[in-house]
Amino acid sequence: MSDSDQTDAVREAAAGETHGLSQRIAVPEHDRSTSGQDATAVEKVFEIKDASVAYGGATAVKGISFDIFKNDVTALIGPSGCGKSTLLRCLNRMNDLIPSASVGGTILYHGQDLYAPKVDPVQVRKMIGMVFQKPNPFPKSIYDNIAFGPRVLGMKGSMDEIVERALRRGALWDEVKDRLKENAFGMSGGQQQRLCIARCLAIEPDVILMDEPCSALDPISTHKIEDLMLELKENYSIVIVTHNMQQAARISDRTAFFTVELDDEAGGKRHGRVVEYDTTEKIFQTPADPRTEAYVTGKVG
Ligand SMILES: Nc1ncnc2c1ncn2[C@@H]1O[C@H](COP(=O)(O)OP(=O)(O)OP(=O)(O)O)[C@@H](O)[C@H]1O
Repeated sequence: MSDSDQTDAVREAAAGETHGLSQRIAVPEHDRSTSGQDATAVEKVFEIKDASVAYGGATAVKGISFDIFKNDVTALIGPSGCGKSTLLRCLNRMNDLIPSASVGGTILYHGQDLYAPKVDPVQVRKMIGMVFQKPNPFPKSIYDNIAFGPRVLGMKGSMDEIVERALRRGALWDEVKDRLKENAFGMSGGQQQRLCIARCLAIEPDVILMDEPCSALDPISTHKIEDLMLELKENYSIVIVTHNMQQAARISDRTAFFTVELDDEAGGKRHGRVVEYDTTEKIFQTPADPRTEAYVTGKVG
């Protein structure tokens, strides 16, 4: 859809017009841990203040400011190229691994500047794990996939227990307990993704970042991962990038809606911005901004 078409659709959405095709996504009831509470009373995991990211001088996202709360599932939604993955990678300093990327603004993690010179990015990535779009197990046994991180980090305790605990938390133990020595590549895609989540859990992170974790999976595997996320949020904070708005509505407590803007001051260049950030119920039922309304009701994609 061209920019002018998008603008028309947004205007129509603002005027409350409908085309019959668009519809509001239901936000099912579940234990929305903190979103029913006053945000000032909930512990913040991240405070993102005027964050920006440029790749080789081209701004990808800018002016991003919102807080991410403990034990929430926070969804990042928006059209392709609006910078959701770019922002997600800022949260565990994965952008450090992209030589052309530079991060501006401030990101506090439990009140500490995540980008302060004394902060060790390797330690950051231990506390803030990441699961990617395509399952990426190591070419090793199921057992060794889980044991790899704890071994590298020299974690204390019985490795068998560490592996079992992680696989149980990853809702995979019953399916693989009799084949731990088999190569992980022999697992189904959904099992491989749960293995990657279990691998992330084995090193006892605080936060799990997920970049479209279900986009390569069938509906049954997707459902299992969504159930797992709802279980995991009791102990972890989760930030997920998803193109699947039903998924965001089903599992998240809060949602940030990103869009791509043309920046007149920057000579008409495009960059991503957060339009609106609120409880998932508010974003999907009564958003404040007509652009959010147009997106979540499917009037613009
Ligand atoms: N490694 C990179 N080098 C250069 N530019 C990049 C890089 N990664 C992302 N970009 C650019 O940054 C902008 C935001 O991309 P990003 O992948 O973060 O968006 P997204 O919202 O996650 O997109 P999608 O939903 O399609 O995955 C895009 O213009 C993209 O081309």
